[in-house]
Amino acid sequence: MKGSARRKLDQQNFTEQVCECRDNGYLLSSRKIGSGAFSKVYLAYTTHECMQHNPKLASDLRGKHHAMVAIKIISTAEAPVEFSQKFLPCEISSLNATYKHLNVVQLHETYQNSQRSYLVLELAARSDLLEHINAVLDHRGRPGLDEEEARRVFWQLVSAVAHCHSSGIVHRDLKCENILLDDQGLLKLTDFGFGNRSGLRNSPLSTFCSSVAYTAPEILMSKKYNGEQADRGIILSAMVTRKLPFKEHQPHRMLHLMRHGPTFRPGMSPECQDLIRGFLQLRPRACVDLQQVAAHCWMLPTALASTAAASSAQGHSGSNARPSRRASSAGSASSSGSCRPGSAARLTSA
Ligand SMILES: Nc1ncnc2c1ncn2[C@@H]1O[C@H](COP(=O)(O)OP(=O)(O)OP(=O)(O)O)[C@@H](O)[C@H]1O
Repeated sequence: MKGSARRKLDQQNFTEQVCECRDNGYLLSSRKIGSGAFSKVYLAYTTHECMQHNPKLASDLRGKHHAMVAIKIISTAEAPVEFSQKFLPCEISSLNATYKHLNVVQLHETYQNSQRSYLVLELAARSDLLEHINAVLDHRGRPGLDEEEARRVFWQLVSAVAHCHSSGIVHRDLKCENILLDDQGLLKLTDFGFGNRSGLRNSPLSTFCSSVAYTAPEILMSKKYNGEQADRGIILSAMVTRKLPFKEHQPHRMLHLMRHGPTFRPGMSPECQDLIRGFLQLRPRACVDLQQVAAHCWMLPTALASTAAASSAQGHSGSNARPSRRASSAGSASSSGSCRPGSAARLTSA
């Protein structure tokens, strides 16, 4: 199709979408905030009437001090049947199952016709995590977030993934592009197209999801895998270094690199290195699980860590349920043995 004909068709489609959104109580703006393989995401506004007739939406937006939402429009008429009949329903059911957590993007409502499906989503207006990491390089000239900020963001990710798992959902496509930040800097996990309900402990999965560079080794080895264990990602490494630890497109070369283990930039704390190593174990059972991540010494904020270290030095057991000891910054966290039992330190030194 010629450029001018394409533009005319796009304009006609957009006009139809504006009307369909208006019929459902939303004012679609022309500001496109993202796009996927078969979708476009626009900024939109909820109307007063829509809020009045939709108590769930009104409750979701309460406290946000704005009426903005993100509307993801999927052209089901153009998308492959597998996408419309498998991945889209998975995405919707995963979002419904994980409603409602501060760090998981909220699905307010859906509507559809024979041409399109509309997902009305909580707006995460700032950027995705990849853009944020790249912006840090541009503004501060440093590759990666500082560890304090990385810890704050990573806590939210751990909390979001733990919530998904406890709701019976595995994400299976954890990567920086699927982690959004809202205007308050809150993390919002999104894109549940590979979300799966049956991926819990007793029913191994076999579908290859995600991108090679983010993929768990057991999936690269084409083995059946446990969806919860595979949801570990290597996002922490990307956050603090602005690089993926192993950048390869070929699964067998990725495995080769993984066997040799990651190298770290100078200046990264040993605790952080230890936690990253804990994620990058070849055997899934040797990898840190979410509870171990939450209890890892690196996850403890610096201020709390020094208090805990002081009270530990004085022989107090400490009342906080969080980790009570922290590795000294001098040695390796693993070799110092100063992480809690069961933390990555124990696993990696095993
Ligand atoms: N709730 C939201 N708030 C703000 N921006 C969003 C939101 N949801 C999606 N986006 C933007 O739209 C882009 C595409 O969305 P999403 O990843 O959900 O679509 P997709 O069709 O599943 O994409 P892909 O084909 O890459 O898997 C995102 O990368 C993001 O930039």
